[in-house]
Amino acid sequence: LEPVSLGIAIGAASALTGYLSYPRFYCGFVECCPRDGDRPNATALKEVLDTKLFGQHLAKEVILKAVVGFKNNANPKKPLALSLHGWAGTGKNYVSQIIAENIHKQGLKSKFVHLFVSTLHFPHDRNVTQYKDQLHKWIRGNVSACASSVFIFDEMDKLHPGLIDAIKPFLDYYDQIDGVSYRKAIFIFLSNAGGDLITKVALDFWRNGKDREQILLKDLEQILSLGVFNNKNSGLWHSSLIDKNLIDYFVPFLPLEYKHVKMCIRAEIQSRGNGIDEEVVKKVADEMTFFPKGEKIYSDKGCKTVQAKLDFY
Ligand SMILES: Nc1ncnc2c1ncn2[C@@H]1O[C@H](COP(=O)(O)OP(=O)(O)OP(=O)(O)O)[C@@H](O)[C@H]1O
Repeated sequence: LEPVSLGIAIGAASALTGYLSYPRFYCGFVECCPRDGDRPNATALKEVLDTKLFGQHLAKEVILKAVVGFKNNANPKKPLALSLHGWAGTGKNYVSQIIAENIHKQGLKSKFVHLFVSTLHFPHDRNVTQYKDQLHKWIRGNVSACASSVFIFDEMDKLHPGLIDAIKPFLDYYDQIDGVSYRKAIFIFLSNAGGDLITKVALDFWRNGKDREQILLKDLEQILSLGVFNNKNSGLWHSSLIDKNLIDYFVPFLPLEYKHVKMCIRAEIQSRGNGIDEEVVKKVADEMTFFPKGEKIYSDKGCKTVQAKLDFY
């Protein structure tokens, strides 16, 4: 090669390598862990919660404050630990998905988002020691690969207390554990524990003729943490997560009313690309069952069976 062509070839090759190693280009093809300084899109999170999450004014408020505050903090002292509580089908998994998507575009499909379901991943009490070991390695390995990993634990009330305690060190105020810092990770715990307490408060408001939007976080937060702590069946009972104040936010999910179920049905119809037929919306909503026996205000499965019921129409 003559010197000029050689120069051009080297120049082109190094430009290409430079381009390929340029994160924005490279991360267009391969999922990358968010870099330090990457800000969460608070407006987008608010918008999604405002438009897609129905009947959960408290959860909306807490989640927004917690997630945006945490991600804006360049140097958090501990990972963010959220405990989501409420009746079945009220949106706990749904919100976890929304949070995950706000942090990692691919949401639950992201390699940096990990979902554990107690009865699926840790079914046998006799294997607790083995599960503990696996969980430690799994969390450590994933946080080493991406500091802002998201871990979601569903059915927390069914998780063996030994495993809850195993997660504890990761949530604590340690700078590093064996050279790994967990302070930018997010842990989300989901459970039905406390659902009855939340319902009781909501019902009291309803019976006193007050709007559910008038329920304040302080009406529920303490009832919830104490109630869950003192309930032997809650799984979190006496768990050092609560004991040591390692949960940053208790997030209450209110039971859903008839009008919220209708909103879920409309959203589902729209997501299927169909036009809304109010007749169908009413038919599907009427198929749901409501409690308590007398007043029949709250859907006992929340919005959970809406999708399946809609398939009939
Ligand atoms: N508050 C809500 N607003 C909008 N959609 C909702 C809401 N609650 C539930 N849904 C819809 O119902 C589906 C089931 O809800 P989800 O899985 O989040 O319930 P959950 O609270 O996690 O229940 P469980 O405790 O039984 O696991 C969601 O995927 C979503 O489509």
